[in-house]
Amino acid sequence: MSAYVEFKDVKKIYKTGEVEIHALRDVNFEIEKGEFCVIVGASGAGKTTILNILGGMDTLSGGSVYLDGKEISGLNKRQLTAYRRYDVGFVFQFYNLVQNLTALENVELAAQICKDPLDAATVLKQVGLEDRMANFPAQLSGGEQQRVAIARALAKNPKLLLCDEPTGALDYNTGKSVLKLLQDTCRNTGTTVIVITHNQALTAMADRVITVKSGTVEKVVLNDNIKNVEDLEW
Ligand SMILES: Nc1ncnc2c1ncn2[C@@H]1O[C@H](COP(=O)(O)OP(=O)(O)OP(=O)(O)O)[C@@H](O)[C@H]1O
Repeated sequence: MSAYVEFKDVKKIYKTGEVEIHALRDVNFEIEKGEFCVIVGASGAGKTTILNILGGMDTLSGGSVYLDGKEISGLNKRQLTAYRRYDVGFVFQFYNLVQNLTALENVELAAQICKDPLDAATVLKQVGLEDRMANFPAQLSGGEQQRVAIARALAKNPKLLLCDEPTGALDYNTGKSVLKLLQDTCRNTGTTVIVITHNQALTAMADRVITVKSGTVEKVVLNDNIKNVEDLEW
């Protein structure tokens, strides 16, 4: 049986005028369903390019990408829109909430465009925001806003939760509590969670660590000594 997520010989070339930038050269990796996976690497290594391809936001120059048996790299524009809508939840460094909607309305808005959404209030409760549902983003702390963004992504009931530096804008302790939420979500709901980061310390909490360097996968490590988020230090 093939893996839940699979990158096979994936290449990405950006052309700017005469110049070609090989952002990804033959990237190969697999991720199993329900795993907490960290993709780590230095700036410019190709992490965001991988995430954008996996999220259906960018196309590839060669190779193939599969999710749950479906070839993402074979989808046309309209199919990619549906894929982004139904199959993938996104969490970014900056929370991208709609400022004039409450926490609850932000989550409901995302749920409206999905086939089989979860109840917005229930998901907000799950992320610990039952008392803050009626607040606007400006009335919430950074950590709380990121929780709303996570709830918004989870309400879609996605196959994959893709997180790009989800703690990048948060202080140390708040960042840890958001990471704990992501780890708990993975464990409790079976959602496959992929976190992109330059922070090497986060690798200790992952089931699978994919290290990217200069547009290729340097190594893939399955972690048999997973640490609690509380015990991570950086
Ligand atoms: N739209 C683009 N056009 C041209 N070059 C690009 C584009 N996007 C990325 N690149 C280049 O591709 C390479 C990989 O970039 P990518 O953003 O994937 O790295 P990264 O590991 O996510 O880095 P960071 O941690 O700094 O975000 C870099 O050399 C980058 O300059």
